[in-house]
Amino acid sequence: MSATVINGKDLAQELRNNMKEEVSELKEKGIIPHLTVILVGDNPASKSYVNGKKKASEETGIVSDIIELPVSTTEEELLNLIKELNQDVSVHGILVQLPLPEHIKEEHIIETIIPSKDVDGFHPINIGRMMTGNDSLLPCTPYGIVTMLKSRNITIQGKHAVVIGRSNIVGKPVGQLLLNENATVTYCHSKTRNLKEHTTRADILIVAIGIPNVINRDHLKQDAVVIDVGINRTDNGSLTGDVDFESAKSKASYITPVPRGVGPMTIAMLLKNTIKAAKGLSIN
Ligand SMILES: Nc1nc(=O)c2c([nH]1)NC[C@@H]1CN(c3ccc(C(=O)N[C@@H](CCC(=O)O)C(=O)O)cc3)C=[N+]21
Repeated sequence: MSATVINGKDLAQELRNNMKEEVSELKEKGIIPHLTVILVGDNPASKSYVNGKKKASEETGIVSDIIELPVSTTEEELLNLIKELNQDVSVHGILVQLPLPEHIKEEHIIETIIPSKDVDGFHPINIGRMMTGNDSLLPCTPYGIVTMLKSRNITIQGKHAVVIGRSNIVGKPVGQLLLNENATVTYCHSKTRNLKEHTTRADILIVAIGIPNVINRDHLKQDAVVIDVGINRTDNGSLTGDVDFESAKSKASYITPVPRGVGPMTIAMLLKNTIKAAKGLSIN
């Protein structure tokens, strides 16, 4: 038996088609969902991600603009721009592309974005609301992962979910969201001993390490669900995940590919958050 592949690209397309209708309904009420993306410096990978976000936004009718700033931009200048956008009622979502240049402290930036426009879901207020199970803007990659599982009616409640990786943007919040869905959650990370002892007990394995192809069938329980969050650029310029896809596919029940897996879902959830933020402002 070979695993069913969950194609995030197709699912993201389906979600965008549904969002198109939602956006046109909002437009009839005079609300034009608007996302502003800020890109500091000229990292080519960041540029290509930001362009992907703009293209996906426009497909759904969301207005999207990219503010490109030189690498020499000071933290104060960036904070002032964010404060202006916080006040601008025509802007519903603000996203500052990460990573930022060394001289700008990411937490200062994230904490300055008003939580109601924090469409990345990175602000401590949104993280806190997520932890307490209250309504919030959810971090896009974890939100996309849970949406992928639900799209295939994969039961989360009572399952053992093992998360490898503990970053603030993926590992930690995806474990929290799975806990909110009543999974039993184990976190593994670079200091974890005997990784395989943990991973082979996973019904759902979330891999967010950032090392190409380190997880294979030997790490898996038979029929595990494997979600690969890794985006690694190989020497020949192609993308590969953290999971050895062919090996894991021969033992898993469901698996996500890279590319066309979690990445496109992250962007779809960003659009969902932007629509949610636009709706929120309409009642203020
Ligand atoms: N404030 C902020 N928010 C982010 O959400 C954010 C960020 N900074 N910095 C960088 C990471 C990375 N990220 C990706 C999103 C989509 C794909 C994606 O759609 N990938 C396609 C392939 C794209 C390609 O070929 O390059 C795929 O996996 O199929 C990848 C990566 C969002 N990030």
